[in-house]
Amino acid sequence: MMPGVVRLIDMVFPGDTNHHGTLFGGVALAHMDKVAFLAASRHGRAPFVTAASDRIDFAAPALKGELIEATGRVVRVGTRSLDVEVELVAEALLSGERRLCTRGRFTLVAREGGPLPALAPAQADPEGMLVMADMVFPPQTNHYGTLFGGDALRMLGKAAFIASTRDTRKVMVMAASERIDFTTPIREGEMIELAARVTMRGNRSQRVRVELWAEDLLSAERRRAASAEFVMVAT
Ligand SMILES: CC(=O)SCCNC(=O)CCNC(=O)[C@H](O)C(C)(C)COP(=O)(O)OP(=O)(O)OC[C@H]1O[C@@H](n2cnc3c(N)ncnc32)[C@H](O)[C@@H]1OP(=O)(O)O
Repeated sequence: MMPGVVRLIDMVFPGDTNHHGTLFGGVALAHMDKVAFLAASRHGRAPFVTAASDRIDFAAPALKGELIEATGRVVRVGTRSLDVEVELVAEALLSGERRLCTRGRFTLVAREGGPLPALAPAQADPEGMLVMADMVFPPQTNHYGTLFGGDALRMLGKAAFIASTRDTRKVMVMAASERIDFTTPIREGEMIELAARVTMRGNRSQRVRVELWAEDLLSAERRRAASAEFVMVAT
């Protein structure tokens, strides 16, 4: 993934919609703020807080059952503050049609630490791989303060579903979950990266391998936390 650029991908499930069946604006803003925080932290490796956001126009809705992709890109670096440009795009899963729903610019400030590093050049994502970022908030943790296994499974399954549906543009359902290994716990406040790749294409079925990576946002230490393989079938 490009330095300073983070991509958060999620499905618009009913729990995130309003009574119109479209993504609730507050959820969209939360995704945008989260991706801005992750992009800032990856760039500055400092404890950031959101200081401000510019005007945000909601140009188009994201519908229930669509995928949303929030991309955060660091566009200005000051001494302790930086700006992240965030775009939120909706994608219809079967047609692949994409539409820009909203964009915004967020200013984040490092609460401590020296001058922030200068803007870095961009690099492309790995070919044929779906990479989705997220982070661990307190409601997803267990009593040890680490990511609850059930939430990890939900994320792994969602990544497999999105990778497979994007690959086929068909209605895919999960037919089986093969062996899943959890190798290290993921602590509250850590960044998560899900990397999904279609490894086998059958007639109507596919196998999708998903890796779950954890990253300490201050030290940049990364470790593979889980890996899984799913069988997805076109209905
Ligand atoms: C309701 C909520 O709380 S939402 C939750 C998320 N956000 C938060 O909790 C943040 C609450 N706000 C704060 O804690 C403070 O206002 C802070 C940390 C953002 C800034 O406070 P200070 O540390 O005193 O900032 P200070 O005036 O020294 O400025 C430091 C840098 O931030 C920038 N900055 C501070 N506030 C803002 C702002 N509102 N908009 C744009 N830039 C800002 C300054 O321009 C300066 O930039 P530079 O170092 O690149 O030149």
